[in-house]
Amino acid sequence: MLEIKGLRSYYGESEILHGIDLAVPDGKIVALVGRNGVGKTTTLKSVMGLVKAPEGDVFLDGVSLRRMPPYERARQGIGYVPQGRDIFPQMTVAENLRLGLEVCGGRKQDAEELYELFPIVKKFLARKGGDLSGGQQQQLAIARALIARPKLLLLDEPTEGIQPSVIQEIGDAIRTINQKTGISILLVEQYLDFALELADDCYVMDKGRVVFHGATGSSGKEEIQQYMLAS
Ligand SMILES: Nc1ncnc2c1ncn2[C@@H]1O[C@H](COP(=O)(O)OP(=O)(O)OP(=O)(O)O)[C@@H](O)[C@H]1O
Repeated sequence: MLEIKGLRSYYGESEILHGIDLAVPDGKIVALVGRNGVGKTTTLKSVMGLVKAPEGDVFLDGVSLRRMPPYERARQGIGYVPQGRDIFPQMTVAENLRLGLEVCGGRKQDAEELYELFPIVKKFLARKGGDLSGGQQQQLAIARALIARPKLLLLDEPTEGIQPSVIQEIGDAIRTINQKTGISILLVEQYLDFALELADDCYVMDKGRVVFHGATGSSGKEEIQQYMLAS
């Protein structure tokens, strides 16, 4: 599904990613964890083509995305839910949702299926995006990415700034999306327990490099926790 090979990314002259290799197999949830500032968001932005990455490549189903601009990568089937969610506060929920169709390349998710996953989105269709709570905005942002029926979903810290009671709901929705539609997910998270509970596989980053990769089963979990403490 997704393969990142030898990726080096830059902001201006500063090299931020020093050769990342990472894979998201078909239908799997893969977590990318690590402390603040290690390069997790930069990795997702590089997959979307939003950051200069002159070396290495990203493949989606074997197709190189290297020369594609961000909108073309989205059309290939990548849904991106950025950190902070990027909901337009003055637009209604329905308008925010429709924006997701701009990149659909002809594919479209059945709206009723989306509403089933996120009833709150249906309930508040006429409300301004800015009037929703953080958790509701997160659900809208995920729904907006799903409306174009992507093959791969990139989620950047979906639990950030969200009440503990809503975090569980978001986790359930992510699991349901993965199980029902078979969509592959690359999940960036600071909240380690949340990430490990959902993911099949985990990568730990430190200072622009992958320092650990393994399955999230019980032994893997301990090892990942140790890497997080040490990094
Ligand atoms: N627009 C930018 N211009 C210059 N440097 C940047 C920019 N965005 C991020 N950086 C730097 O790149 C490095 C990696 O940042 P990145 O946001 O990818 O980390 P992260 O692991 O996602 O952390 P966080 O959890 O805080 O989002 C950091 O040192 C950060 O200061």
